[in-house]
Order: sequence, then C-alpha cells, then structure tokens
Amino acid sequence: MIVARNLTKVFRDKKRGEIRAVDDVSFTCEPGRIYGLLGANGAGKTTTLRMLATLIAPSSGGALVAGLDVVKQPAVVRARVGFLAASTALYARLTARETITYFGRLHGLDDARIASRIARLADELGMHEFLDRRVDTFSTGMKQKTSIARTLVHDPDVLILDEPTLGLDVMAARGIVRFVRECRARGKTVIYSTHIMSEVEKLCDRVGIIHGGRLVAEGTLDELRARHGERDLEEIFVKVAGGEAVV
Ligand SMILES: Nc1ncnc2c1ncn2[C@@H]1O[C@H](COP(=O)(O)OP(=O)(O)OP(=O)(O)O)[C@@H](O)[C@H]1O
Repeated sequence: MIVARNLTKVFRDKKRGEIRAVDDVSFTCEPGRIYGLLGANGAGKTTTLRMLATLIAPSSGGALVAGLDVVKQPAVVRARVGFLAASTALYARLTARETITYFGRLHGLDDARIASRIARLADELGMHEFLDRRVDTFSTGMKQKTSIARTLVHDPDVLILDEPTLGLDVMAARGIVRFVRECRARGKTVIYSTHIMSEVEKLCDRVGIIHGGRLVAEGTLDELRARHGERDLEEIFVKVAGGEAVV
C-alpha cells in the first residue's frame, strides 16, 4: 500500500529560482491496484515517484510505503519497493542473467533464490531467448524487460514504475502492460506514471492527474468521467491540465 500525504518537493535552482516540483500531493494506492499518475513533461511525476522510492527526501509532507515511513525508514522501504526509473542504464558488457544476478546480490539474495527468481521473471516477461546474451546486442524492448527484471528481482510488494513503455513499439509495450496487470493480480501495489492516456484507460484502477506539481484531479476513471462530464480521458486531461504549467 502507498499513502502519500501532502508530499511536497521544492528545488532551488540557480537560474530558475525556487521550483515547487511537487506541491501538496496526497493519494492512496491499495494492494492489488494500479494507480496511474498522469501528467505532461515537467508536471512532477518523476519527482513524486523518487520521493516514494526514497531516492530524494520530501521538503515537507511524507508517505507510507508498505506501512513504512519514507522519511524515517528509507533503507527498509527500499527493500520492499521495486523502482523502475525512466532512464535506467544497463551495463553493456553483462548478459541479462548477469545483470539480474548482480542486483539480486545487492539485495542480499542467495544464488539459489536468484536463480529461481530469474526463471520466474524470464517466464513472465518472455526473456528466455536472450537471457544469456550481452545487453549491447539488445533491442529497446529487451533492455526494458531486463531493467524490469532487475528492478523486481527481490520480489517487492510495491512497484513504482516511471513511464515503463517509453520508446517501445506497440508489441513490446503490450507485453509490459500485460506483465503489470499480472503483478496486480498477484496483489502487488503498483504506481505507474505515464503521459499515454490509452494506457491509463486500459490499466489503472485510480488516476491522479498532476499539473505544475499539483494533483488537479483524482479518482477512478468512472468518477473522473462523471465529475467532468466527459467520457474521453484526453478531454478530461485537457480540461484540468490544459492551462500553462505553473513551473
Ligand atoms: N534536481 C532538480 N533540480 C531542479 N529542478 C528539478 C530537479 N528535478 C526536477 N526538477 C524540475 O521539477 C519539475 C518536475 O520535474 P519532473 O521530472 O518530476 O516531471 P515529470 O512529470 O516526471 O516530467 P517528464 O515527463 O518530462 O519526465 C520540472 O520543472 C523539473 O525541471
């Protein structure tokens, strides 16, 4: 479960001055549910996810992730969370299996556990054909599957996925979306950031639309449709986030 309460992050930038990248954001995502964080470039999605994954500390407010406080217990939170960053780099010279093993060891897993996790993740993500090939021979889709597998090697309860289908072709993106659905069916708590409306409509149980660092609309798709008198999520998005960005 993820409970964000008044999450706020202020950056101080020499040129731009004070930037309220995330401003008073509160929401809840239950286990077995996918929460979609929808926003344009620069809206504050990545900053929100980085606070939930304990990579940066909030300026104010806080969050409970898997029942743990991100500010007071960051190391324990990290053990329970899999964070897929939008710009994950992989070591070109390692194979997929070596990459996942490396991250498994960083999480303190023994070799038998790592081998069984790799077998399972390779089944679920369709990775068997390229597990023992070097990453520098991979397509973008293969790289993304490897990044996801290394992110989830420790079988975390909470998945924090920042634009997981960015740059993928339709078939590769569908494979990732199917995998995320299966994670939900197994009871994982998933937060999924994207700017692709159709993915939110297909995948997410609740949606938060973030604009200029603020959560400008929040609820199930049906609630948002009823509240804004529109069926199409893109129309709702333009209504609530169509103005100039605040930051
Ligand atoms: N370390 C930082 N220092 C200064 N400003 C930052 C920093 N990180 C993010 N920002 C600013 O905070 C705002 C929100 O950025 P963020 O990356 O969270 O947006 P986003 O919704 O993830 O966008 P995108 O879809 O482009 O990744 C932007 O104005 C960005 O320039």
